[in-house]
Amino acid sequence: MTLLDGKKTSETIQQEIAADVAEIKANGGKVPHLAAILVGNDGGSVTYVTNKVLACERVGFGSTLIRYEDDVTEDELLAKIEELNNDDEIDGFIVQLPLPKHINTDKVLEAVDPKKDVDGFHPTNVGRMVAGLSAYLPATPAGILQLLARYEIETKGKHCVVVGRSNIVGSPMSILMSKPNYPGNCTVTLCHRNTVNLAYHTLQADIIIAAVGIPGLITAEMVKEGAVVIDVGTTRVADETRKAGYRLRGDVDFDNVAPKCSFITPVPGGVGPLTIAMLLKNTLRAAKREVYA
Ligand SMILES: NC(=O)C1=CN([C@@H]2O[C@H](COP(=O)(O)OP(=O)(O)OC[C@H]3O[C@@H](n4cnc5c(N)ncnc54)[C@H](OP(=O)(O)O)[C@@H]3O)[C@@H](O)[C@H]2O)C=CC1
Ligand SMILES: Nc1nc(=O)c2c([nH]1)NC[C@@H]1CN(c3ccc(C(=O)N[C@@H](CCC(=O)O)C(=O)O)cc3)C=[N+]21
Repeated sequence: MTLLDGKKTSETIQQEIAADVAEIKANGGKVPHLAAILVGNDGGSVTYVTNKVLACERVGFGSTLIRYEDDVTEDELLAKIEELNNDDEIDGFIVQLPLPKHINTDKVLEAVDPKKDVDGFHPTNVGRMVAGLSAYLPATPAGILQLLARYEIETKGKHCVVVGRSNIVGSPMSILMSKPNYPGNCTVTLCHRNTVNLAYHTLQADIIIAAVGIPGLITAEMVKEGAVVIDVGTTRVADETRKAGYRLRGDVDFDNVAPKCSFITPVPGGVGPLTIAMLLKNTLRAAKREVYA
């Protein structure tokens, strides 16, 4: 069993990005600048956005964090997005999800200029991805592709079972794994809440990608010997023995599943750090005008 070290892979990618930024600076080019909009004070969201901003500083990007209280109006948010769309200093920006219920998330995501949509959530980027055109790929699926590629995991002709169909992880992941290039070229099954007999499907899988948010959902009995298991889940569960008062749990029962795997990601230190690295990569591509050349 090989542990897929997302933290180390993320650091490698960030070093590559930092080297690129140093070269841009030496040549007097545009230094990439990421902005993030955060609404409310949810612990997880604050942590992730803070990590993103810190990562920007590490690689030499400019960064701007824009915070609103929970009661921000949709119009205020849309006005800020319009401002960022027109600000030449900002190469890319994200609106951290989830948003409060009184805000129409689809409307907000559609207001982002696709050229600055480094999360890859705008319908234009989603459509371009599906059509196989140059696009910003959503960071979590893109990070998983990087992990598979950098560990040289064979994917061609394999059966990949994705569990979860969200717009930000499961759905794009299933599409990318079905594309005829590496990593990908898989036969893909997409499972979700209404899948009858999840274990029947996961047992067929050479590669399982779990993105649900139910700790321990994938147990050892559901995994074929030698499978590759990618755990996207990061649920905070109470743990008084920790200073923070909680710990992160993945969707996979790691201790019992790991011995059966050829490769497996840990939580934390697996997919999460890659998500941040790929957001930076998208921002670099935005500054270089690579996607919509
Ligand atoms: N590490 C990282 O970088 C990231 C981690 N995450 C984590 O990944 C997890 C998933 O995130 P996200 O996709 O945004 O979550 P969502 O809640 O948007 O989606 C979860 C999906 O799982 C499906 N589902 C729910 N229950 C079951 C079940 N019993 N069996 C099979 N499928 C089920 C849902 O079905 P339905 O469509 O019917 O609701 C839905 O499609 C979370 O723990 C999140 O914190 C997310 C993004 C990035
Ligand atoms: N617009 C938007 N874009 C996102 O990319 C986005 C989002 N909204 N909403 C929520 C999810 C979740 N997400 C994570 C990012 C990093 C870690 C991460 O770095 N996790 C670390 C641990 C961090 C910790 O200690 O909590 C790890 O797994 O090792 C996890 C999850 C991005 N998301």
